[in-house]
Amino acid sequence: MPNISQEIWSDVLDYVRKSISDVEYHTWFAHVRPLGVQGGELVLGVRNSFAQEWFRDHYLDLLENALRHLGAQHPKVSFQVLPAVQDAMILPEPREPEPRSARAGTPAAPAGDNLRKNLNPKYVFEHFVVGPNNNLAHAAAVAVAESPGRAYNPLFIYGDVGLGKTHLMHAVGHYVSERHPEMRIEYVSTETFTNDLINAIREDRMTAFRNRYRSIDLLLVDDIQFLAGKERTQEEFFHTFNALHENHKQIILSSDRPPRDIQTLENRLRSRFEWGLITDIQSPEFETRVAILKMNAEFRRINVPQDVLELIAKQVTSNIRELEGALMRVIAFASLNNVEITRAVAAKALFEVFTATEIHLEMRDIVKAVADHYGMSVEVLKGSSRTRDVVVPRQIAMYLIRDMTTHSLPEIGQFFGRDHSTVLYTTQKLSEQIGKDSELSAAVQALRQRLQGLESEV
Ligand SMILES: Nc1ncnc2c1ncn2[C@@H]1O[C@H](COP(=O)(O)OP(=O)(O)OP(=O)(O)O)[C@@H](O)[C@H]1O
Repeated sequence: MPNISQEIWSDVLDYVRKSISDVEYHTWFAHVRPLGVQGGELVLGVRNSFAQEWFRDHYLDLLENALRHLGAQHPKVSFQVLPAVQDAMILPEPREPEPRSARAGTPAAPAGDNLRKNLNPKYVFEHFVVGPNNNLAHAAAVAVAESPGRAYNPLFIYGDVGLGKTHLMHAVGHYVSERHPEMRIEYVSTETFTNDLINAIREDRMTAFRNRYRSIDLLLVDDIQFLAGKERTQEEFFHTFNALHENHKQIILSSDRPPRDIQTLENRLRSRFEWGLITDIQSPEFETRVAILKMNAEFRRINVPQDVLELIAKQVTSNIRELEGALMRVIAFASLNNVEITRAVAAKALFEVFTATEIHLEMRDIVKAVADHYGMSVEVLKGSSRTRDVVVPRQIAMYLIRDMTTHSLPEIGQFFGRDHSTVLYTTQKLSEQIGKDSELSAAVQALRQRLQGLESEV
């Protein structure tokens, strides 16, 4: 489990890396260990007293600037000499940027090597929050995990950036690996598959390549849309796919779009991708975003008040990776400034990041967009009609306002001339329905995208 000083340190390292040469970075920074944040001061462990002096003389300003960048108002850094044994054996390695590290560009493992180490330990079903946006994909992943090769094969999961596709794939990997330790599980990005193939061709190792990929029991391939335009890789993947499928080995693919929208993909591959089950993940709605933040805070054993979680969930609406980044920023900000995590502190921590993209949507923008979408006037939508044709768009408008603006329930209620508890009930109900009704879900998604377009024009 990452602790906050490790996460702060990882961000500091990103900053430092951009400011000094690679050689300097590896000479000095690779061996530093974050020991904690005490009273707002970041305590770093260095290897010996010479390094301690060197850091004080040469890198203090740089480190303080890095902390300032993270929001520390009066950045403080101190250095402690690590006991030799601690340095070598106990303290964790600095965190690699997550989660991409286990993905693109993963070096090819030797043939026969089980790549299970490629699964991110955090990406398990227990850490996956199920909401109306992802419940079908989640259910399909669980079904596949319970009977690999027999439920849906392949399982094809698609959705926008940072919405949990990789997380679900890894979760299946962990689940299967626990129950069937004998099974060979491989997670690869399409880029890795392509690189492996190129290397195998170049080094005349095609037989080993084929043996390796065709002896897998559960193959997880991320970002399959990158097969587009790569004829040789498509050809090889086609044969790998057939070999595995014929032997009832499970294949899970992820993509940012459904197979029919992947351009220049051979038809025979496209049709195979459609053999099993195609399922999508949408952007999470407000309640799910809050639940994800809550789980993340608990994962870090940090108590973050509910109203702070809600504030963050209002700021970041589409990408879960960014949502988690915003939470981390708030926690880092509070600990570096040695203050409690409150709404005001969170707003300050996020101010710089979000002023540029802050949600400028007004309630009337949203109502207008929904009314236009359903071909009715704003007056009718906001009025008192109880016919279904009007009630559903009205519910969607309330739901999107709650989701995409920072207005409170009473404010929304007042805008519609209704009680705040009606707004609460309506939006919760709609959120549940979205999970069950794909037509409704598509309408809400289309409106959300249109409104996000509006937002960036402001
Ligand atoms: N439902 C969820 N519950 C908890 N955490 C989630 C959920 N969905 C996504 N996450 C987290 O969001 C982050 C991004 O998820 P992930 O990398 O799986 O996205 P992705 O869809 O594969 O993105 P990309 O398109 O960039 O490959 C991860 O840290 C993941 O744990």
